[in-house]
Amino acid sequence: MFMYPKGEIAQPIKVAILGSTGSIGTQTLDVISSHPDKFKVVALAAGSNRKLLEEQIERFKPQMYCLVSDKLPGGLSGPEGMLEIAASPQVDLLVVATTGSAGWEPTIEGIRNGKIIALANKEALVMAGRIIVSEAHKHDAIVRPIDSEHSAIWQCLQGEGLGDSKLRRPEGVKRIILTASGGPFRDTPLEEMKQVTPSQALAHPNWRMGNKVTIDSATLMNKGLEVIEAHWLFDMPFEQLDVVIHPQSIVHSMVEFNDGSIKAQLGIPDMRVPIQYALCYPEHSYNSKLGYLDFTKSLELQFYPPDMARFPCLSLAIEAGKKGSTYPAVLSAADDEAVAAFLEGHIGFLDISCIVEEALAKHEAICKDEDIDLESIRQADRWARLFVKSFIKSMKGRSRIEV
Ligand SMILES: NC(=O)C1=CN([C@@H]2O[C@H](COP(=O)(O)OP(=O)(O)OC[C@H]3O[C@@H](n4cnc5c(N)ncnc54)[C@H](OP(=O)(O)O)[C@@H]3O)[C@@H](O)[C@H]2O)C=CC1
Ligand SMILES: CC(=O)[C@@H](O)[C@H](O)COP(=O)(O)O
Ligand SMILES: [Mn+2]
Repeated sequence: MFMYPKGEIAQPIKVAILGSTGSIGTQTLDVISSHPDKFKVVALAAGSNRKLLEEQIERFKPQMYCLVSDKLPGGLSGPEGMLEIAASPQVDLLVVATTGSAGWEPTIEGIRNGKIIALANKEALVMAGRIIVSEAHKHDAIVRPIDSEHSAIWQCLQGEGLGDSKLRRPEGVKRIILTASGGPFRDTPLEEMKQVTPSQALAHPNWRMGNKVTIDSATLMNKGLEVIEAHWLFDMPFEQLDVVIHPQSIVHSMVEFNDGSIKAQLGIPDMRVPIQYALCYPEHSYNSKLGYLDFTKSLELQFYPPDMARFPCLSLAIEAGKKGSTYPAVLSAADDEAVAAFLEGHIGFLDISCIVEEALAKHEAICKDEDIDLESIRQADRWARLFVKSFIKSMKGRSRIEV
């Protein structure tokens, strides 16, 4: 039995995975395979990778499955299919591992239907943080972070009477410090950053992840999105959220308390650790596939401040987060489109931040921050995508950056 605020959940816990064919989705299935008595896969959903989804269905035999862009015999399709899974009484725990803007509506649906949410999709909290928090409070829901930094913070809050995943502000915390690897261009001069290619930007020094989050790591937009994610998960004012470059990705984040004491969570960079913790909480379960840090060799850990001039996406994101309303949704959607255009070779690497900045500057908030609703977010997402597409067309293949 697993303890749960509304009672106990019988094992095996019934798990649904949205985004099962991606980096987080496949690693979640790997973790579940290591704990066959604890978990049963009851639903899987993917975007367009039919072949891999069919293999997963064959292996895990879920009762429900959804291919969003198409339809498999006996399966669900479209974004509505994911909402049906999120609301299904068959599901105890919903892993949201879709990328981009596909995750926030199923997250809200899962919260409203009493699921434990294991959240990898950071864009959900960026786009709809205020609604997610308010729905979570209304339904006494649990939202467990999978993102490595937020899992680290959550782990640091254990034993402090603060780590219950109820999206409330912890007492006694002075600062949360998110670590950032700095990505592949951590030490690259600005002049050279103008010319970098998608394959160079996809070569993350420490993590193997999906393309979107990898490019976001290279621009530091990922860390900006993570600051907004931490703001909502831990109800922390932006002024108490700091970012520090830590090239080794061994310290996954830190919490500084009022007395100056700092707790950090360390480990080798392997997403199966935070995924497993979100599934097995409060246990740190043994998994023979996971490795350990080797202290018999010298281990150097460095920390230094980020270079805001070379990585403007970090401050763009924090500013959008502070402005609230529909600005974070525009930030996220504009970045999604700009990253796709960069990967397709239509724009340069440094154009990504210029385009996001332009979209934020041209956007007019659709509503007051406190009045935000689902339709305003959908509208802001559509507006930002159209804006970026037409902006890129107007660039006519010329970079915004003078080379
Ligand atoms: N990878 C990592 O290590 C980490 C990822 N994250 C976050 O987790 C999320 C997932 O990242 P990652 O696994 O790397 O991404 P991937 O690109 O590897 O996988 C994305 C998954 O989402 C599915 N998908 C894409 N678009 C849609 C759509 N419109 N509707 C439904 N499903 C869709 C894909 O399906 P298909 O492939 O079939 O089209 C795939 O299953 C992101 O928000 C990311 O920021 C956070 C921390 C670490
Ligand atoms: C693994 C993970 O959580 C990613 O979001 C990671 O944070 C990317 O690394 P950096 O953004 O620190 O380069
Ligand atoms: Mn992260």
